[in-house]
Amino acid sequence: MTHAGIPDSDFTFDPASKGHLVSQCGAVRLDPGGAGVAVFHPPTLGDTNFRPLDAPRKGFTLVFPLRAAPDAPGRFQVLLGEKKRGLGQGLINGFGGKIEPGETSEECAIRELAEEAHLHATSISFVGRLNFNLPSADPNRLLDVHVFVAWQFTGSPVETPEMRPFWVDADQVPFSAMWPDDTIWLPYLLSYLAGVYSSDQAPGTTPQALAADGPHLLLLAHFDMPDQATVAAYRLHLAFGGGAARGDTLWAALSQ
Ligand SMILES: Nc1[nH]c(=O)nc2c1ncn2[C@H]1C[C@H](O)[C@@H](COP(=O)(O)OP(=O)(O)OP(=O)(O)O)O1
Repeated sequence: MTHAGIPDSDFTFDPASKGHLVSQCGAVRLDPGGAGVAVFHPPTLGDTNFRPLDAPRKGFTLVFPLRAAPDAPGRFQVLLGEKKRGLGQGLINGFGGKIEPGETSEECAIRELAEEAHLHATSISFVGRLNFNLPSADPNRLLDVHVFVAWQFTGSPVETPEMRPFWVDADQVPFSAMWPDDTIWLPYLLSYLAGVYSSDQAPGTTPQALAADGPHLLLLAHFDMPDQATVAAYRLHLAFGGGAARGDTLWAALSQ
């Protein structure tokens, strides 16, 4: 999968592989000329300026509804939205928001999708966790974003005061209009999902490859963002996990 400014990835999805797939670090910045995304050569891990893992975190969710492409068997589409207010206003993104006290991240993802697009998810899968050091959003805490995909839902997307939703083919995702970190991690998720869709996805079913407790792709990443257009440094890990593996043990082990 190729995207503006991003070198061809040799990432392939191999359901038989277990454990650690990819670790990389680097930096990325939105091109102020609007021509897309510029990728810097990676600093070494030692150059990065990450906050310690035990820094206080504020929990958020981010969920991407998926559907089989109506006119292209074996391909899929993603529901994205233009954020109309708040953090990330004007950017294209998935749906989500702050995890409320007493709420699990799944419950939050389902609630936010309903609030922001009037879509009621009945099957979602946890696919990763992204930490952002984004002082412009919160100077004292890391944003700890739990990422999901939604396979089944009722209703049709509706524009709300928060989001203007639209379906897009998975290979037409508008990265240059999204958060700069999306260019780094989202192509891996889309590549993985493309493998899932072409192998065992029947319309309206949850792929075996993302069954609740089965091993599936997990994205774990830290992003250092001095402003909302710049990733000064990042670390990204792809692993196979699922079930209990989504917890802090795997997170801590992979984040060293
Ligand atoms: N760097 C980043 N890259 C990304 O892809 N998504 C990000 C991001 N930083 C934040 N997000 C997502 C997480 C979450 O879905 C959304 C921010 O949530 P909001 O602030 O809109 O939360 P709420 O909907 O709870 O807010 P309000 O209802 O306005 O109080 O942006």
